[in-house]
Amino acid sequence: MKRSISILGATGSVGEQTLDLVRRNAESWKVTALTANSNVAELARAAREFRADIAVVADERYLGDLRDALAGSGIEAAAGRAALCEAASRPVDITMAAIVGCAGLGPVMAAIEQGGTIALANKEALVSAGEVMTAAVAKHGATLLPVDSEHNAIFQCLQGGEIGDVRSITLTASGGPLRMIEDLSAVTPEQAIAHPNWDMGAKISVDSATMFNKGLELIEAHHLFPLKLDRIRIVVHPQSVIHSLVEYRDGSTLAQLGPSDMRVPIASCLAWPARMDTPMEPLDLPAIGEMTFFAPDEVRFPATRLAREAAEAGGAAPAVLNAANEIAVAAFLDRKIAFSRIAVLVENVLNQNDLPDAPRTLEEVLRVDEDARRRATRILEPV
Ligand SMILES: NC(=O)C1=CN([C@@H]2O[C@H](COP(=O)(O)OP(=O)(O)OC[C@H]3O[C@@H](n4cnc5c(N)ncnc54)[C@H](OP(=O)(O)O)[C@@H]3O)[C@@H](O)[C@H]2O)C=CC1
Ligand SMILES: CC(=O)[C@@H](O)[C@H](O)COP(=O)(O)O
Ligand SMILES: [Mn+2]
Repeated sequence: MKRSISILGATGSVGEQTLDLVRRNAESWKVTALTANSNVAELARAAREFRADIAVVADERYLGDLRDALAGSGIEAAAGRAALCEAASRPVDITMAAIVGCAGLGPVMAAIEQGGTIALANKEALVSAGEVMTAAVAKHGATLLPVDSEHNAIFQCLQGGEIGDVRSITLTASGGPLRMIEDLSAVTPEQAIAHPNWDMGAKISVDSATMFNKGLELIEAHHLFPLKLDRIRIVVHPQSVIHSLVEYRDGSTLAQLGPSDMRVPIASCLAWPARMDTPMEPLDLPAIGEMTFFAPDEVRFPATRLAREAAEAGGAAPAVLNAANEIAVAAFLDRKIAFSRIAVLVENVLNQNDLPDAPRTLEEVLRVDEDARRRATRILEPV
């Protein structure tokens, strides 16, 4: 029998790699909803190819274009945040949550509320909503499968083990494209998005360069795996062959290895708890030759320190960190601020002494997110 899937963020890097796997096993899948922000051409093309029930653009200005692009196909066209959440709430066997940023939070929560399986790539949603999201998962009997390569690696290494037997988990970090660059103030967007190992969207690529990606992943891991923060470590591993490690109390450390290709963790989620074929070549260890490991440099790249502090503070701090980072990354990509100002801006917002209280509902998380965006924008564009 076919399994049904909705892909939120279908036109992005994770979304397209998910569709690639669906295409290779087309007879096994029924596509329900596909969504994008504004990329109508790619969304309509995919919706027609996969005979989706509905295609949604978040940006309402593109509804007319989407209707035109889908004319005669019988595929429903819709636009706006409410439509995105309505599409995400349609019951499916699995939802791929691959929107970038906190913009994906509402749709992810809508998918959780239908109680199915959510393959979560959208780490910003979990970082911002934290306990609000994990409580909703428990309440609605949903299953959250980690797509992020490190968390997927840890999830795989935990299969058959007991979390109570885990001494620590270690997230590997490539260190990004700027690890060896001396003057971080002069870095261009082109340099920052040129990730050495992974082909990803612009926002996460900048996050890898600042190490905010690893900071967000630290908070993500804290919510996905019930371990104290001091049991979650980060090690720089420039080859990105080992995707993360779990150390058990008997001294055994399990690691998951694989090519730097997101289709591996995506396939692991799509087939879970079984396995499926992917077009990956076997790992060629002699060709890889060497694997190296370094401690993170938190003086040059303060993001992991800031994330750890925000996670320790709890409350609104992780959502504030995420929102300020989203504003800073967008400003950097727009060439409005220097690369080295990203972390400074995030720290400035986090250090404001009148931050909102801990959010307890989705609406409160969204208010904290908006408030932090305003604070960050005010620092960038003082009136
Ligand atoms: N790329 C990767 O390898 C990995 C990504 N992740 C995480 O997965 C998520 C997606 O990353 P990635 O695929 O690289 O991102 P991309 O930028 O490539 O794609 C983002 C997707 O989200 C859509 N989108 C953007 N803004 C909005 C919005 N405001 N409302 C609704 N939809 C929106 C885009 O639509 P449109 O095309 O119309 O703009 C696109 O479909 C991120 O959270 C990232 O951190 C995690 C691990 C690895
Ligand atoms: C593929 C993936 O999961 C990314 O999050 C990747 O890990 C980014 O690489 P960094 O280790 O450089 O942040
Ligand atoms: Mn990752």
